[in-house]
Amino acid sequence: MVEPVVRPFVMRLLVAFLAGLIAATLFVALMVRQGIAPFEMQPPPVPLARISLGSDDFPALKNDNLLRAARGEPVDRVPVWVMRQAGRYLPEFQEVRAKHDFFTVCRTPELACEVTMQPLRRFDLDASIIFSDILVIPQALGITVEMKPGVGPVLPEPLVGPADLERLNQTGTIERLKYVGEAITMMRRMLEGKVPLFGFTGAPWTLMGYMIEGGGSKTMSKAKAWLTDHPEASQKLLDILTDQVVDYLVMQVKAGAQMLQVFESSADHLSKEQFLSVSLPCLKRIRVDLLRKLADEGVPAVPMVLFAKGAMHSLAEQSETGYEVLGLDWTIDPEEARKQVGPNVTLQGNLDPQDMYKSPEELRELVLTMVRKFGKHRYIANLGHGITPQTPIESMTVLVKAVHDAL
Ligand SMILES: Cc1c2[nH]c(c1CCC(=O)O)Cc1[nH]c(c(CCC(=O)O)c1C)Cc1[nH]c(c(CCC(=O)O)c1C)Cc1[nH]c(c(C)c1CCC(=O)O)C2
Repeated sequence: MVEPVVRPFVMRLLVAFLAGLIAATLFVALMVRQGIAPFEMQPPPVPLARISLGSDDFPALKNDNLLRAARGEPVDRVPVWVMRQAGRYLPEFQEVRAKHDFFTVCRTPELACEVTMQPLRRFDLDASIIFSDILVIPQALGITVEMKPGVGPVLPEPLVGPADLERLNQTGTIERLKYVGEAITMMRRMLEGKVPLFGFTGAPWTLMGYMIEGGGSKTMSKAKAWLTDHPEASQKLLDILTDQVVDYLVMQVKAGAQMLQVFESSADHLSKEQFLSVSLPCLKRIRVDLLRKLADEGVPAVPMVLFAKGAMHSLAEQSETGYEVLGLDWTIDPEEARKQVGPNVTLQGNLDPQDMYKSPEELRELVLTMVRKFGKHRYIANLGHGITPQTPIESMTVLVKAVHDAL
């Protein structure tokens, strides 16, 4: 029991406390209404790994024809996108490039998102692809890569012999590529669910080629010499690159990539036998290890495209790798490709980029014929390789409309 003398004092203390509490509550409420945070009200920053775990964190997808085509589900219309759809054929891209170096654009999420968005403002495309380059992986491994105007990528200190593998800095690579994840996450918000967003990577053999040749090469003679002269070092390099590619793709999916494309753009330099023994095992492992790692982390998998340019000789083998979609170059007829892969894979492609220089009428006819040959089921329209810099912009409009009109 409280003594009668101290009772008024306790009462006064209680009243004062309650009054203070009410005043503080009113003060905080007033500040919140004014938009002023009276104390740190922001939730702690969400680690990148958690950002996209629930796709509900991002705006809902309005056009999912690309994803449905990849999964073999019915589509409203044949989805179409174009490899290198953000690029030099667009004056607004040239404008950004006039002010910023190529890798600065890649490394600055605002700039990467701006150029990713550019083709979507002009054309009724069914997909976007994050602006970056396949050579960011060699760069993150410590190999200098420069983008020389009119020349293309230059690696001034290529790998010369097996001892140079020591130069590869394999720790912290994905941390150094975090800017790609940041661009992907920013882009998912910017897209507002308009179309799905592709992430991508170069495949190990293609990356190995650039790292040994020191840039693009007509013959790949040095990289091919490695395969015969240094078989063990070649395999070690391919293994290192495969591991990095897997972790890089895991990071991209976590950041919000809804589909992935693996570019084996230099498969055309390999014989069929070499493609099957050098390239394909890496491509298979990328798929298997990626799915396992995503499952381990409770992250839903996304559909994947395998684009092995110049490896149309091995479509049957490619169709057994588990990739939902196979990208075709223009050297194969759509009906022939379908015959070789069977009904359970989606095909993507395959207009000759050179056809984009034809008259609008001729181009439209070519596209209509192509799309009708592929059919509406399990098909994604695209070129058979990247769009070239001099392509008339109008050809893109004609291409996209013809795809959507065809069926
Ligand atoms: C082999 C390859 C590279 N990069 C890429 C590949 C695989 C695809 C293919 O086979 O075409 C992939 C790539 N490169 C680029 C993208 C952007 C996304 C897109 O819109 O498709 C993608 C998907 C931007 C780029 N990458 C590059 C440019 C143009 C360079 C510039 O802006 O100065 C763009 C828009 C430079 C690049 N980067 C590379 C080369 C050979 C070149 C020079 C050739 C060229 O200029 O087109 C390496």
